[in-house]
Parts: sequence; structure tokens; C-alpha cells
Amino acid sequence: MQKRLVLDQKQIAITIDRFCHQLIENHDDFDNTVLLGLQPRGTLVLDKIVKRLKEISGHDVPSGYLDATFHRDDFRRRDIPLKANETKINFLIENKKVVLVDDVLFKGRSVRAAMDAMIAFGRPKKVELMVLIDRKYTRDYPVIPNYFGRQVNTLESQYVSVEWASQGFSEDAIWITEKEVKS
Ligand SMILES: O=P(O)(O)OC[C@H]1O[C@H](OP(=O)(O)OP(=O)(O)O)[C@H](O)[C@@H]1O
Ligand SMILES: O=c1cc[nH]c(=O)[nH]1
Repeated sequence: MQKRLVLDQKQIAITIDRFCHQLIENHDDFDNTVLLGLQPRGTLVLDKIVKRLKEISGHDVPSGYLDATFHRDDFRRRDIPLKANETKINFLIENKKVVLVDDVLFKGRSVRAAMDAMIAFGRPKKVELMVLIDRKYTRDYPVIPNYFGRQVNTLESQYVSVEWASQGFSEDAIWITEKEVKS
């Protein structure tokens, strides 16, 4: 299978550090900010950000995992039923500045569902979106990230694959791959 490297381990680490500095710049002392990682894979990005934010700034920013499966517009429409993941949020987001974190932004449908799901925890003051990879010109919903690692031009036939060492890969890496054609 053809693969093109987008970000290697060192570049991902630099991007995570940049995200932390951007958050520090835009969220002052974080006293009204919460971070939510989108299940399943945004949580891995979130964990890295939370860890580095603590190391860089000393801030322990409230964070949680948000699952939006039941809010997806294709829920019940798939051949294989979608499996939900756990939502782990032990605070309210009422009047908070919420930063949604995910790995890849493609059609924008996951983020739309996440914004629907999070309302169960209150009415946020403001919502921002942070993604490692923004697949440009592919959106079905009008979603634009506030923070992105890389913007990539991709074809529908391609897939952005995010690999983490913590998930058994040799190292952290982000690739553009060709989707397998079903025969
Ligand atoms: O902008 P979207 O089109 O919603 O795609 C982006 C979402 O897709 C992936 O999740 P998921 O594993 O749910 O989707 P996948 O199976 O298509 O990779 C990825 O982690 C994002 O959450
Ligand atoms: O390219 C894509 C599209 C959706 N989700 C991903 O993880 N990668």
C-alpha cells in the first residue's frame, strides 16, 4: 500500500508543544477553560496536550472524553451498527470556554455530533476546535478548526492514518494512505 508521511514523531511532538503555547496565549490562566477529547481517537491527542500543558505551564486544565456516537447523523444508517465509547466528563461546561480536540477533521460530521453531545453538560460560553490534521476542501458541514497541526489536500480515495506508539506502533506518525478498494 502506498503511504506518504505527513508528520513524524518529532514533528507531532513539536505540534503538540505549539498547541500548548497557543492555548496558553489564548486562555490566560485557564480558570474558565475545559478541554474535551473526542472519542475514540481525539482522546489520545488530548492526553498528550494535557500532559505537556502541565509540564510547560504548570496548569492542570480540567479535561474529559466526549463520545458523540448517539448524536451522529448516520447513527442507525450504517451496515455495521456503531459502537459507543465512554463519555468521561466530571464537570459542567456551563459558561466555560470549551476546546474540542480531535486527530483528523474530514467531513466535519464528528465535530457536529460532538457539539450536539456536549450540550448535555451545559451551555458553553465559547467553543474552539483543535485538530492535528485538517483535510481541506472535504467538508460536508461548515466546520473550521481554530488550531490545526497540518492542512492537507487529499482525495476521497485517501485516508489519513494516525499511528501512536502507545497503541502498539513503532512510533507516533501520521500518514496519508490509499483506501483499500473492496472487490
Ligand atoms: O470529520 P469526519 O468526517 O467526521 O471525520 C473525522 C473523524 O473520523 C475519525 O473518527 P472515526 O474513527 O469515527 O471515523 P473513521 O472510522 O472514518 O476513521 C477521526 O478520529 C475523527 O474523529
Ligand atoms: O482520513 C480520515 C478520515 C476520517 N478519519 C480519519 O481518521 N482519517
